[in-house]
Order: sequence, then C-alpha cells, then structure tokens
Amino acid sequence: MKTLTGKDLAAAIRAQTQAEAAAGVQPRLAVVVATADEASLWYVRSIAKAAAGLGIACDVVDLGPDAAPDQIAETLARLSAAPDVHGVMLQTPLPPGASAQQLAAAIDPRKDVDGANPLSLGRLAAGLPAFPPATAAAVMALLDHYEVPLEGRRAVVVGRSTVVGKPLAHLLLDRHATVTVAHSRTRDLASVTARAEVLVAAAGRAGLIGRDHVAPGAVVIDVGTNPTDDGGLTGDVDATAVADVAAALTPVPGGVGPVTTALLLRHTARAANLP
Ligand SMILES: Nc1nc(=O)c2c([nH]1)NC[C@@H]1CN(c3ccc(C(=O)N[C@@H](CCC(=O)O)C(=O)O)cc3)C=[N+]21
Repeated sequence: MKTLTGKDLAAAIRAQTQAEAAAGVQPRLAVVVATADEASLWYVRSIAKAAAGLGIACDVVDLGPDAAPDQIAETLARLSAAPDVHGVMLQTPLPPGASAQQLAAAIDPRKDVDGANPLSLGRLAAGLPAFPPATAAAVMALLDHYEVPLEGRRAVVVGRSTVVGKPLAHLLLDRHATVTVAHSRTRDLASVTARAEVLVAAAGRAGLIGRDHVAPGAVVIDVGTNPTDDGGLTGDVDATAVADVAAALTPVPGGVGPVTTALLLRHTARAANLP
C-alpha cells in the first residue's frame, strides 16, 4: 500500500500562497473562537503560525467558551464589514445553543474562506464560484496531486457533515465521479464502502473503516482527526487492517490535515485579491 502524505503538497501550496500574498494587498484572516476544545485550539495555533510564515496577518478573536450566540453573530458581522479583513472563519465546536450553520450566515460570502455560510454551500452545489470548506478542498487537492482518476468511478464518502461530507459530494460530482454518501444510519456500511474505488472516511469515529470495508485496490482518504488517550491523533481508518487491501491511504497525522491549513490560507490570499 502506498502512503499518500500531505506534507509535500501542503508545502507547495504554502509556497504558492506566499507568492500570491506578496503580490497584492497583505491578506488578513480573522479566526473567531468560542470554545475551549483542545483540538480546535491546536488548529487555531497552527493556522496563526502558518499565516505568519506566509506574510498573511491573522487575528484570533477569542470570545471564550461562554460566548452568547448574538455576540458571535455580531462579531462575524463586524469582521465581515471591516475593509482590512479579507477572510473570516468561525471555529467549531461552539457553545451549547449556538448553531454553526445559523451563525455562519453572518459571514460575508466573499470572505467565507472556510465555506461555512449556507450561501457558499448552495453556490458550490449549483456550480457557482465559492470557497469550499478547506477540509473538503484538501481531499480534492490530494486526489489531484496523486493523479487519482475520478471520472466515471465509484466514490463513497462516509459522513454527511456540512464541513466535509456534503460539500465533498458536490466537488466529486463536479469531477464526474459516481458519488454515494454513507453515514451513521447506513445499513451494512461495509457492503457500501467495499464497492468504492475512491473511499473517503469523514465520520469522526476512530477505526470505523477496517479490512472488510475496503475493496482491493481502492484509494482511501482518511479525514478523521480523533484524539487518542496519549494525546496523539488517529484517523477513521484502521491503517494496519487495510494495509494489504487498499492501494493507497492518506496518513493521520500528515495527510489531509496539513493540506487543510495550507488551503485555508490560499483561500485567504485569494479573497484579498478578488476583483
Ligand atoms: N470551522 C472549522 N473548520 C475546520 O476545519 C475545523 C474546525 N472548525 N474545528 C477544528 C477542526 C480540526 N481541524 C484540523 C485541521 C488540521 C489538522 C492537522 O493539520 N493535524 C496535523 C497533526 C496534529 C497533531 O499531530 O496533533 C496532521 O494531520 O498532520 C487537525 C485538525 C480542522 N477543524
């Protein structure tokens, strides 16, 4: 089995983004945080660090885990109206009672670099220009980087979230794949995934995809970032179990994650230079 690392691809995207950022106005990203979730805060720090290296300004607006939905919405609206802010992102998870889908409607679609506004998803579904969620875009970038053919092929996405499964289904459809979306209520998941030529695991359940879920020769993309007891990170795919059946697998860490961060910053540089 081949290991499809995302590190080289992420480095290439960052280098190109740095050049784009230097060519126009300095891009500025605002990340709104209303959580104490460790994984989410780790992601925010990694965005801020990568941005600094690329000449992109990054403001972390931390409202704390007790922020009220109205306060979050007002913050997103204020940042969307600020002329010197080009990208606005709302981190998940959110405080109880706050809905990411509802709040993200307050992000100007032209600044919606993580494709969170329902308008962005609608535009994506309709084939109109929009920023896709960075994670969904990262899956497509990895498939393209490793020249995985999609046209006419069976692609199965496990997971139907607004940030990954749903937008990814549209992106794969645009590339003429035959797309199936499976999820937690799918009966006999293995019989569905075992028909996939391209299998994307984005369910958020460690070890969900094992030997029986994978067809011989399948390309498997692991979007899962599940925390382990020892403070590490593990995917939705049992990498050892699928090693002698899959043709290729993205690792966790070092696969989709680094490409996601790089693409969020690419989107920010592009948002800064929209006509
Ligand atoms: N609105 C929103 N959009 C998101 O995309 C979003 C979010 N909220 N909230 C939090 C999760 C988490 N997430 C990760 C992205 C990259 C890595 C990543 O690059 N991880 C490294 C390793 C990290 C380690 O080893 O601890 C890797 O995979 O190589 C991880 C997790 C995006 N998220």
